[in-house]
Amino acid sequence: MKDTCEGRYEAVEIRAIKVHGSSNDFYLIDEMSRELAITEEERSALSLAVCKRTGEDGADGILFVQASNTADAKMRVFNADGTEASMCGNGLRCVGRYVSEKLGKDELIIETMKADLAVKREPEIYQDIPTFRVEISPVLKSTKALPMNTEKDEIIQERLPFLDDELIFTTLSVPNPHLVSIVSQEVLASDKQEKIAKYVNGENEWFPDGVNVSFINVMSDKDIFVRTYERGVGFTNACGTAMSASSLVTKWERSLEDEVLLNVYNPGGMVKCQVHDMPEKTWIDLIGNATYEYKQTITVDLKHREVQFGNKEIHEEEVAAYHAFVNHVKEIVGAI
Ligand SMILES: N[C@@H](CCC[C@H](N)C(=O)O)C(=O)O
Repeated sequence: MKDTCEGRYEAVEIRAIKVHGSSNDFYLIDEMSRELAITEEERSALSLAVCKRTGEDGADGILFVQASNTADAKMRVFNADGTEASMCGNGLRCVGRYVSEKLGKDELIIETMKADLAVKREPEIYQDIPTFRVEISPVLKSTKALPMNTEKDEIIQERLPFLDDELIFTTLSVPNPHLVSIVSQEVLASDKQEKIAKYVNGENEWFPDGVNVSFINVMSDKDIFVRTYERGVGFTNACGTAMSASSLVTKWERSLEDEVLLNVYNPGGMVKCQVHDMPEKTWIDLIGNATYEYKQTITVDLKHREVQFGNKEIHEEEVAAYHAFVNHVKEIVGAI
């Protein structure tokens, strides 16, 4: 895919694994084993081209797995719109599994843009579901970290009349940016979230880099439902960092214990979030599936944005196990 002579590009051939965490799906590309000779701009163009949803193909993003000088491996995540994000909770579980199997280790450290994070294989969340626990950290309350253009240092459970007259919002960086609100089922069913999310992720004076927007519906002191409109993607089945931030906000709002373990339901399944809200440090452990859907070779001509998806080598048993889990989750949610 190098620009070999004026305006002529060779197509790049990528070996990818289609993975998902709570049905938030990604192409995982291993650059530790096989060099991907592309520039930074091409990484962005690659994400735009490959993630575009056409029929069964496309994804919410790309996870690049690279060698690291400080950890077992490094994860870089690109959104479907070609922007790079600092973190991805659902993606980190999948990268964790991949590196764990590659190195034969059940406990790992994975380098991400802003922190080296702990990853650990966990007992299965449901029958035959490979399950991983990942550290979501650092947690930053400062609006500067987001960034958000406001004179306030923090927005914790506050009204933001420029967004809505009634809803109460919290902003957090974990460390990618999140705007969350606890809402009723009625508000969840309305178009408020989409309107707010589109506003803060378009040209606007408040959030210059955009922000992930989540609505939380609290079902009990142990169970919450979270739906997220992701920056750089749109509504996704789930967002791991958003579910982590939402768990912390729920803990504050309901005055739950400092290390509360919550079941977090989402449109693509369910995870568990263990909050650690200690005087010296706050972080969240995100625990959930790391599922391989299929392996595939993808050929991309970046200049013309032409993509050819090869045959899928499907991980039938894993896909079936995840479907069974989702059916089980639906039954629980109906019963709560
Ligand atoms: N889906 C991810 C978050 C991906 C990045 C996000 N869209 C951003 O731009 O911050 C997750 O599981 O955390």
